[in-house]
Amino acid sequence: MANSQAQRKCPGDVIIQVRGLSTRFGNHIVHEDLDLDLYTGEILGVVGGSGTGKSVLLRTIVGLNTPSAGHIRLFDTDLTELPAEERSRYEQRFGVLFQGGALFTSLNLVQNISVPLVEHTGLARVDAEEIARMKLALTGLPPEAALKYPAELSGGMVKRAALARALALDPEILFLDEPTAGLDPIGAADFDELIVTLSKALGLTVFLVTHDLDTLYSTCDRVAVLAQRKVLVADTLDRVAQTDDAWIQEYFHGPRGRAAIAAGTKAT
Ligand SMILES: Nc1ncnc2c1ncn2[C@@H]1O[C@H](COP(=O)(O)OP(=O)(O)OP(=O)(O)O)[C@@H](O)[C@H]1O
Repeated sequence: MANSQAQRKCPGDVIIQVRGLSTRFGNHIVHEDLDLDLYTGEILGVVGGSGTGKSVLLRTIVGLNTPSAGHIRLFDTDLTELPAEERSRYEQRFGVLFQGGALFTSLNLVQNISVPLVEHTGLARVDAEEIARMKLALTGLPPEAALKYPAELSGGMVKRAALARALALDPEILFLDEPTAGLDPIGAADFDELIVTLSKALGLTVFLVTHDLDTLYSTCDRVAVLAQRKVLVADTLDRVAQTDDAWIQEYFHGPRGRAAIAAGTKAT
């Protein structure tokens, strides 16, 4: 796959604005005075050492975790200030792919993907299932996967099904938490390509938590590095990789970083 950085468009307006965010669990402070912007149409990769609070940041932005201080604006609106019903309407404008997929184990794929459609749109089940089948096709799953249960699928198929569910309501923003974790390198590369293709085709903005350097080089327009409870830097890969910070230098210029850069360079 071609290195996407040079090909992708310039960032648009700010679609998510995080300001002065603090998150704590008891005495454990995860984020302190953290700022971050996500621009319309971009794929932002969020990286950082283990436990730096990448997943907590994602969960806080989507409203699953309450911050102890700060503001988060999505679509220019502070969702925490909205009444539940209005908030739910905004929440339908983003989709989330959680680590592990978080599919309902007792439902087959088409039923899994129909859940948000029936819940939020009031569609009849038969119509919701028709749309669900289209979403499965969009993520590259064959028609016969529709009636399979999560336990019958490979890791890559589970990720695709979870992506199909995240796309069920035609979101504007897609949140992905370690989408390639647990996939073999070929499966991971295919999934990266799918994310880029769908983001372009559907005009999605993507917030992507990852450890995977290959994913960063093949999908992301910008990268935000979490360290010391903040976003240390958020910029293009080239600029981030030049940042004078011990973790960043080791991450981008250690053996795995060099291999990912070489792979990205070869692909362009
Ligand atoms: N619900 C919770 N209650 C208490 N502590 C939590 C909770 N969720 C996360 N934490 C803690 O917050 C810190 C950040 O967790 P988080 O999962 O965001 O890290 P991460 O950067 O995504 O790590 P990794 O790369 O290993 O997945 C960790 O120390 C974690 O134990």
